[in-house]
Amino acid sequence: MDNEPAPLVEVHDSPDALASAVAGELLNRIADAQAAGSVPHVCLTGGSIAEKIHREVLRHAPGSGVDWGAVEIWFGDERFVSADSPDRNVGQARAAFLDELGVPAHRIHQAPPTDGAGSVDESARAYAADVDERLVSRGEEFLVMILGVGPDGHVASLFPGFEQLSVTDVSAVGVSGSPKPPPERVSLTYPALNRSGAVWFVVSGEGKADAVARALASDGTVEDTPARGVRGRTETTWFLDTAAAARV
Ligand SMILES: O=C(O)[C@H](O)[C@@H](O)[C@H](O)[C@H](O)COP(=O)(O)O
Repeated sequence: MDNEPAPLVEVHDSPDALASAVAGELLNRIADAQAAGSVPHVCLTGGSIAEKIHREVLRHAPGSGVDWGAVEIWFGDERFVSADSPDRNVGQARAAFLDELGVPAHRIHQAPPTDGAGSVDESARAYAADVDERLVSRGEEFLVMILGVGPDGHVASLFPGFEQLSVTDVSAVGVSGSPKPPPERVSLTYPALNRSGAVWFVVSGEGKADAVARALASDGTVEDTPARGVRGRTETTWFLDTAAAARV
């Protein structure tokens, strides 16, 4: 990973300013990719700042030039709960902007919920197969991988000290006993997360300042701070508010 470009750090005055900046940049990237003739793959994250970003995407969408029928939407992780649970990342994203913008269901890729898979591992296998068929087998990559970061430095559902950090032979993996509820989740693995042109970490709040500092430090381990294990092939950007940037 030492030939990847150094991470960029962009600090905004507030969570709202952070969300607006990320949303605007995302719209530009999607529109540019479509203008160049591709159907871009965009990987969203769960979490609270993501909700703000999604609503800003909806607000800024008019005039962006994005064709919402020609974007493939993915999730870095998903909670293994029922399809109608408010905890589903896909449900939150559909409510916040995907449905309103008319993104067709076949363009929205999700790890099956409990009413669609017999176990979290079965759900992970199904999601991994989707990633492998739609990206890996075609030599494609995520245009943008958006990742929230936990106070412990986790990204997606890759948590410090968990065995899933070392899983590299599949694109997605089941996680049980998550320290962040709900306990069962499906997460993209590092090979899938790193199959990205641009990786954007989106982080807000003083509770994340230590994790951000650990992630950006010159030394440290992926085991302790999983965010350290993800880099974009051409870009890695940390979108922070001033509180999350306090120790950078
Ligand atoms: O499904 C999830 O829970 C997320 O994908 C998770 O990785 C999240 O992005 C971080 O925990 C940050 O969440 P907050 O932004 O809410 O702190």
